[in-house]
Amino acid sequence: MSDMTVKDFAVKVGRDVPRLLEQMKEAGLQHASETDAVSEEDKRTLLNFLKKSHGGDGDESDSGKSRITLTRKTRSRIKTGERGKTIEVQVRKKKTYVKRSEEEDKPKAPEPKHSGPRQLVGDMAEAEAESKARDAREAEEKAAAEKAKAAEEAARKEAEQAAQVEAQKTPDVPVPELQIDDTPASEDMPPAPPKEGRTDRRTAPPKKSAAKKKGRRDDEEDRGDREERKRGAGGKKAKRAERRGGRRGGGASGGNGKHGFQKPTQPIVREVSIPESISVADLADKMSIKANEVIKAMFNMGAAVTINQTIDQDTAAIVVEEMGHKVKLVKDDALETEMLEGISYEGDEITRSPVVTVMGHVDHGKTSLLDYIRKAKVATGEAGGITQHIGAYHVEDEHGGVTFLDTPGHAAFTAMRARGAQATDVVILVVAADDGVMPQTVEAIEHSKAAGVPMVVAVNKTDKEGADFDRIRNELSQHGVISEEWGGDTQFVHVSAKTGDGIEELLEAIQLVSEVLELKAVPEAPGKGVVVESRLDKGRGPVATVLVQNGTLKKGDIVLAGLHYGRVRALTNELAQQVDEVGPAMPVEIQGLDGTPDAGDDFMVVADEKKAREVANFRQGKYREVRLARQQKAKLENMFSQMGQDEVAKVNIVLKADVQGSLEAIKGALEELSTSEVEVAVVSSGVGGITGTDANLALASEAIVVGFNVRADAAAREIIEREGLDLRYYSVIYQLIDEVKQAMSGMLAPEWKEEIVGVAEVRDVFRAPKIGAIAGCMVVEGSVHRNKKIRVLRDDVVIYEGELESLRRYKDDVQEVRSGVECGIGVKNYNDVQVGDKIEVFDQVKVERSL
Ligand SMILES: Nc1nc2c(ncn2[C@@H]2O[C@H](COP(=O)(O)OP(=O)(O)OP(=O)(O)O)[C@@H](O)[C@H]2O)c(=O)[nH]1
Repeated sequence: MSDMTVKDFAVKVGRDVPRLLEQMKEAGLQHASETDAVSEEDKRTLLNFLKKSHGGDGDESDSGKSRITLTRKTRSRIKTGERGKTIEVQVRKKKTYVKRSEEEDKPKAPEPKHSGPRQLVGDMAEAEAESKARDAREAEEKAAAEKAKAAEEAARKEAEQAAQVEAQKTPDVPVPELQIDDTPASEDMPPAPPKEGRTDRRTAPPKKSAAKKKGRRDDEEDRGDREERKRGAGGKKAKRAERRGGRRGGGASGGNGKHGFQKPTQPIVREVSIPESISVADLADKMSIKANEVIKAMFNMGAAVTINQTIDQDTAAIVVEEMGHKVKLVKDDALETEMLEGISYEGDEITRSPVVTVMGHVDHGKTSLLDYIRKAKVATGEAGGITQHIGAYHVEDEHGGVTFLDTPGHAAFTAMRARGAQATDVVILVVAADDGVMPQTVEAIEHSKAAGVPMVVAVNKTDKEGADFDRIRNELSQHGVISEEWGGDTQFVHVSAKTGDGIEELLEAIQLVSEVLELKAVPEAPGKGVVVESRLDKGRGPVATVLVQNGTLKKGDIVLAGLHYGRVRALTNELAQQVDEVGPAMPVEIQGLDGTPDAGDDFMVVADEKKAREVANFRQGKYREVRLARQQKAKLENMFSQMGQDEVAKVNIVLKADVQGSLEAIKGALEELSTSEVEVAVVSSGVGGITGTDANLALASEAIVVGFNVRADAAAREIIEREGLDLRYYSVIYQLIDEVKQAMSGMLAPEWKEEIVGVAEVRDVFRAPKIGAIAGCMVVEGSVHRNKKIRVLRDDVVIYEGELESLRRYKDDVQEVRSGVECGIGVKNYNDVQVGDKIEVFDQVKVERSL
């Protein structure tokens, strides 16, 4: 067919003849001279040989080079969340190009479906494949040019074909890691081999697509269904993986790029409810942050706090706002009110025993009377039983039961009442028949009257000679205690704590009074009452004697008592017996509280221990403010503002004077001030200094303490200061009466309140002959002003009050020096300034009264 000789062929392919002959020889051809004819068959043999010897496909059966595989790896880093966690993502893309000719050579090979590969690869990948294909083509062209023209032609042909079929890429090799997904989210997924169940159309072998194209629709529909089911399963698996926070991706379900958690992109703003006081730990808890963060924030705001520290509502609100949350202020006692309202005391009422306190003058026989009754009524029934002193005891006889508070005297009574407790139903006023009415008898009368508690008079020591009962009746009537025989409403009983005479009658008289009082209780209700006393026992911890006033207190109950709470571990009665429950008007000792409540604190059984703790904490934080607020009411200045709130405003006064004469005069003058709107009541008066008992009475009856030429003793001062009572000293009766009068008419002179604007500490003293002493100071608080009044304090006691003469910074006169700055201060007429003194600068602010 061909007339071509070796020479012609050499010219055509651009080779010299000897080299060509050599290669032909190597290819197994017989040609030996340049004139030998070269057939088409010979050319093909040579070409195959050359291809083989250059790594090409010498044989159709060797399919190694019949396809081009392109692999591309891309790495990227994704940052997640605020914490900057980085995930490295590697995407491997792989494409295989197959020669069309090879495909065509396959007798019934299905024509690759155009859309199949398109589904497999994204457009970007295709573009890249094109460029790769071009590279390959060029490489092959170069190789062919070097070797043989024929090879070059063939290679070009191949490359062209490859370029033509670039859209017909048929990756018949399953693509393992490759999941080229057009959706950017897929790149979030770390490389992972897709599970069969996750295979979707993108990863499905193309043969299936091809088969579909070939019309094997029935089969394919079945298969499609199966695949669909698989996809479903894969989706579910993926969802499960997502829920688990799994890191495995792939498949359609992986395309959403979600991890197992969702980091909030914006800070969560919470509504934080803040009670009047809250601990740092609880506040952090409410904001769902660590306590440390609250402490840090507060430190930055200039307040160093600890985790257990209780902060007030205003501070907490600032902290909450600072941390980007919303503030919801909760009323102080919302929690307490809610808790207390949740307790029901409804049920069948029974008549309960009265609770009695014994009062009287020293040595009139209070203790003897209590002891006699206890021994006679309590211990006798218990052969060999050990009675223990628990601050209260209960007796039962044919007249009914009586509970005695075993702390005689009005001091204890008032101290308890000062805490807001009204534990006593009846007072026994003991008056020794041989001694008559004495100052403390009068005080006891005042105290029980102030408490509004009915009295039974026990005229004691009747066994003694020389008793004058009429004298006692007469003296008592002068204090408003009038016996029934004289037309009054107070029972007088003649008793002897020594012989026991009249004790039965006394108990009977108590029952009579209590019948009038109609004392009721609901035994089924949860227990509540008052703390009589408490102490810290070495072995048993905090022990409190409580008086159950209503309901029943049971072992195991959760109890809130004053500022403390706890679960009742044991109940012990006055006979040292362990009991399981205690009913109304019964005293009992309880164990299990977390601290010792005060006498007079209320106690109640609550349902929820956590709430009990919260309320106890709240009460602890709130204790002082509540107390002060309560006492504000008793201030003389506030009297007028309270008028009109009640129908008749009442001014209570505890009056102490130096002599009886002034006392009577002042008392009379004060009581005469009463009008239809305001009642002035001297709840207690006496000669002598102001004692702790006076202060307690004033606290209990919200009274003003007035000292006329007398001063308060240490105990009284402590209570007055602690409780914020209003204490006033006078030395002129007119002035005293006038002030009360003005207060009543709302005309009390405007109050001048002092405001300390700055404090400077004397660090050095300079003396100049003309000027006098100059104090070299450091302003440690606020600022010092040239024109304001000052006080000099030495050891916190005021030693001088006056004005500044000069205020200097170096040599300059200045009007004001601020905190942290040094200055020189000259004080008028005051040369005795010493290092360590404090110069307090104050302003007087007028507090106007509004009518
Ligand atoms: N003769 C006689 N003596 C009595 C009677 N009651 C008490 N006494 C005596 O009076 C003294 C004082 O009695 P107390 O019971 O201690 O009196 P008190 O009121 O409790 O005294 P203080 O605790 O100091 O306030 C004691 O010596 C008793 O023995 C009584 O009815 N008759």
